[in-house]
Amino acid sequence: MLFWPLITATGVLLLCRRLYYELTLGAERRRFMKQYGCKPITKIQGWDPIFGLDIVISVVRSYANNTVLQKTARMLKEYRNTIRLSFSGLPIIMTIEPENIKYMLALSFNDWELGKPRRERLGKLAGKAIFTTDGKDWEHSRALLRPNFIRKQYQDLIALEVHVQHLVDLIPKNGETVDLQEMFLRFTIDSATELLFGKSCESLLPDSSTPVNFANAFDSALLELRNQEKWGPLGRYFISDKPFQRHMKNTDEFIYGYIHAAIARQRQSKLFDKTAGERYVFLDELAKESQNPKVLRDEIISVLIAARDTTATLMSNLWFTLARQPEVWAKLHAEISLLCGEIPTHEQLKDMKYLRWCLSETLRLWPPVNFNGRMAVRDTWLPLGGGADRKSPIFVPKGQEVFWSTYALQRRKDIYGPDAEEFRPERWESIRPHWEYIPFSGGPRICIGQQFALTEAAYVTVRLVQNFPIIEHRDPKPWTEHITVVTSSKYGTQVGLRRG
Ligand code: HEM
Repeated sequence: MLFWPLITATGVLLLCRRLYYELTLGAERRRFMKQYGCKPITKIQGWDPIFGLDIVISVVRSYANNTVLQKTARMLKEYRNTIRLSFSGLPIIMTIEPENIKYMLALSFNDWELGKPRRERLGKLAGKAIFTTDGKDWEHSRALLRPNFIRKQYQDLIALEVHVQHLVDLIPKNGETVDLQEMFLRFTIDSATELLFGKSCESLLPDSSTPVNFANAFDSALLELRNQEKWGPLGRYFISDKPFQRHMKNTDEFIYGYIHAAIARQRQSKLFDKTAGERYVFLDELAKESQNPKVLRDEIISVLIAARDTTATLMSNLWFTLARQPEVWAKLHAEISLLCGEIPTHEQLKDMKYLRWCLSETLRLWPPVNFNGRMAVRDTWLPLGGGADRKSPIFVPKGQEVFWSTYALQRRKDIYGPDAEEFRPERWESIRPHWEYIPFSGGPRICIGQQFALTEAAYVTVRLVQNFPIIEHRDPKPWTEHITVVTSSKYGTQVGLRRG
């Protein structure tokens, strides 16, 4: 009996709500759109336009087939660079227009933040620190970390050389197959812990089970997070959080060991390791500002994620390619031979043009951070993507998430030419891209460790080429994506190296 009156009352309520919206916020938004010349943005219409379950299924399948990057790039090309879609009930805009990205990251920086979804997703791993905060909290984190990256010591090549020696010792000299990706991950955790804690965890040394266990726990935690993320907001309802928590506990145990030691040092006011020639210890510097173990843990783990996987991925992808492109290897080898086997200085590294091109080209084709995004904190707009020709501005309501795929952007043929998918370092002789090339992001939140990463990758490459002038690839499979917080090579970098 109550059914029809209830339905009618609900209908009237919804109508009133709509009318109220049209007369207030709706009217204001129409004025805004008119003012900025915004035109509608194309929406992907699948069989579930409301919750986007069709998209969720397609994404989960792409994860299973390791084709997320390619499929996203294809979709963005098909829809001409900017689209709207619903993913697990979440309305999303995706764009690979450099102008839009520049607008979000730099020109209208204050209209955007990382957003609650990212805070929640990444916050599980990194807590409250530079990767998960906005506004004053982020400014505080950035100010805390920044000085450590402008100090000369972080580019200490002698410190890197110690780890290079361990790496060289571990690589078979007789051409036996070795997975360089795994080695580089160990290398970067050793150099990152040295930078952060003042003492490397030395995972490249034989009998190094603790750091290797830590690294495995860290990797497993990242993987669990990825497994939840691929389902979008739905993931939290049916993917258990327990394995993630277990791996995080093991990771934290390792990190807290260093943190408590740093706090104890701070309390005893023995901040500087004078014997090491006034070398700064990142964690000790942070401990001057805060002696709250959780605060230190969050900042440290953020930098650890940022420093380890990204740089290891850059080096692995470069070596993956070097093993397959003998002509590139030959040119790089020739450039490095000019050092006559000497250890390079900073200046010499900077002058190695072909090496720099190789690194830029690797970061273009395989950017370690593939997906990134921001959320609008107020009603705003983006310059491109509206209308049939996608050349008009688009309206972005408050709370809307906008994502970009760096992989798809940096492979656009209309920007990089018909050979955009090819690894051709020489292209860097003539191109000076701006917002079309953003492996380190841009604007005020640009990667803080860019120079550290490039120096490290360049140095390790030079030293390995000097030690192993002969390389063979040992894996017929093409490069295949493996997505966690960064995107690496699923089957690693299987090569054989020889001393010649
Ligand atoms: C090839 C290596 C690297 C790549 C491709 C890379 C890429 C990026 C990207 C794309 C961002 C921006 C993330 C965003 O917009 O949300 C970022 C931020 C950041 N990176 Fe890197 N990164 C690399 C190496 C490093 C290293 C070695 C460190 C530290 C030692 C580092 C520390 C950071 C930090 C702290 C941030 C946060 C900056 C902020 O939000 O203010 N990165 N990185």
